[in-house]
Amino acid sequence: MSVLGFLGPCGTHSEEAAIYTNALFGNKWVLKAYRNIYDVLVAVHKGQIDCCLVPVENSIEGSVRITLDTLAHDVDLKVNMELVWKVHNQLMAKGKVKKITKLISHPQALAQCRGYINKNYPEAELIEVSSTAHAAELVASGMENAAAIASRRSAEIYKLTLLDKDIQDNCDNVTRFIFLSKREEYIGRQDPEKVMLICQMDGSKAGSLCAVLAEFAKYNINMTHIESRPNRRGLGNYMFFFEVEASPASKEHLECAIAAVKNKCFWLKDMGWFTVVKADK
Ligand SMILES: O=C(O)C(=O)C[C@]1(C(=O)O)C=C[C@@H](O)C=C1
Repeated sequence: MSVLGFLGPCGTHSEEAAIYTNALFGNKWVLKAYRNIYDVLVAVHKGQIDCCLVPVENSIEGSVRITLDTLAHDVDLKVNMELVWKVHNQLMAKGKVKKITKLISHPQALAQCRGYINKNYPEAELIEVSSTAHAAELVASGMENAAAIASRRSAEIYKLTLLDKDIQDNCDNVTRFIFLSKREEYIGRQDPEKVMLICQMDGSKAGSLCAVLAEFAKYNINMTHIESRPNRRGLGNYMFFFEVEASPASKEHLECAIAAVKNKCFWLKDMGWFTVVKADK
């Protein structure tokens, strides 16, 4: 059976999203947990597993930088699908805790609950760990005066008591996950809906970014996301991540736009055409 990797351990939001995705496709994958997102992506790149589902952006906290950086620098993979996933964060502890002085979670989840934490636990020490489920695991192992911010599933798995529910600062807290493999294909729907591109233009030339954006405008291609990250070659050197809308009707225009953008860049990585699935849960 093929293997789908995700950020573990059991109980992460990533695992829940992976279980949902697997069910969408008739449970055709065996799920495999990894301790960090870099390792998941590299395992697919090296052919140790077939595919993976990793978070790429949250509606409150923004980009998942380790995903973007690893895609740009360390692996050669294609996006096959995007999953839009509602994230519910719960506060949990081992039995009854007299005073909570430590809040432990993944940095994304802590940031998604910043307002709640400032209001209710302004003095608490915030401890960042590799995933929300790992936080639950640590609290379950007996960390004193500590509560974890994690999923309801984590509370069940690690036998923790729910202290407060849905503590994220916005009830519409969603994370975009991307499904990646080595294959250039889109899955789950008839037609692709987006394309992701990573590129670097000449930052020393006035108007380089504008010239690239002008190509999308010229071919009437709508951009849904733009992001810059350091390209690790020195201060002030950036690469750009673009996501643009795609459809069968715009295929020719989009191909022309991508070719034109490539011409204006030092390098361009086409991450593939993919579908978008909104989880109905
Ligand atoms: O720690 C988890 O539970 C994860 O699955 C990771 C992660 C992330 O990296 O953004 C996934 C979804 C949520 O936004 C919070 C955390």
